[in-house]
Amino acid sequence: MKTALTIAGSDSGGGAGIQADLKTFSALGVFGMSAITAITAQNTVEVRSVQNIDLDIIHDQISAVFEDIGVNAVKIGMLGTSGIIKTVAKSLEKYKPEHTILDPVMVSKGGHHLLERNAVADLNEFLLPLSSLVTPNIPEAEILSGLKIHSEPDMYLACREIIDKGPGAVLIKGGHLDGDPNDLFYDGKQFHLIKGERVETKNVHGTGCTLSSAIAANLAKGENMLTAIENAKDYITTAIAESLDIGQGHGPAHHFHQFYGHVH
Ligand SMILES: Nc1ncnc2c1ncn2[C@@H]1O[C@H](COP(=O)(O)OP(=O)(O)OP(=O)(O)O)[C@@H](O)[C@H]1O
Ligand SMILES: Cc1ncc(COP(=O)(O)O)c(N)n1
Repeated sequence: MKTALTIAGSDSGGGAGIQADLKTFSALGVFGMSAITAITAQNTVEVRSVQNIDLDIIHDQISAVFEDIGVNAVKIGMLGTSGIIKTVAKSLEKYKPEHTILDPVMVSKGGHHLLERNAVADLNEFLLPLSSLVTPNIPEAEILSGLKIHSEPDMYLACREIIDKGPGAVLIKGGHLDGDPNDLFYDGKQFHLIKGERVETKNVHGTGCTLSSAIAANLAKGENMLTAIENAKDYITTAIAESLDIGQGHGPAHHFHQFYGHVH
């Protein structure tokens, strides 16, 4: 069976972070593993508190998994501090996973800063060059590119800026712009607009986590990058269309098991 590792924060509410990632891996038929970088006390409304995990424990979670089980693809989510970013980067340099998908999580839906503001420079310097794909939403793409993004044409310019920081490819998610949520892929050579249809719902907690995990799962199974992204986009669109109206705030995406039977 193929394996995927998420290096991310825990969301006690189960909608984002590690919990969304493992549900996605499972639904797509890959064996999910985790290295937890932070514990957040969170629900559909707010992040109440955050405890970052000690660097040596983060390091050991990653090495334990690589040195015994093996990892076909890595997904990276919330990394709260500069120290955590550097610890994760060192591990990636050592184990050199074939696929690394970086979701540069910065601020939660409710406005809570999940990444220290002054750590963005380290994300750029240490992690972007090690990523096969980086998947910013619009505000994150603005920070990574240094450009304002008001419309789809601006996404093309931001992709060009971000690719210069060294990732294998960029996928800017259009969910935060008005109109249909089209995402823009750029690998330094070609652009592909991955078209979406907007679902009218407030239940979009963890959609970015889910999309990046679905891409990692699909790459782990051997799909090429563009196919992995297109299939992940179908997965997140269904997960949003069928999202759960639980809690008082932004409810979570719904993970459907797409695979039944034996995998070898
Ligand atoms: N209302 C919606 N209907 C359909 N697709 C959507 C909707 N909102 C977002 N998407 C899609 O969901 C995926 C995640 O995009 P989004 O821009 O919400 O990421 P995000 O802000 O990083 O998510 P989060 O921070 O909640 O994890 C993208 O493919 C985006 O186009
Ligand atoms: C642990 C963790 N990781 C990621 C997110 C981002 O998700 P969202 O933007 O939907 O709040 C989150 N809220 N919590």
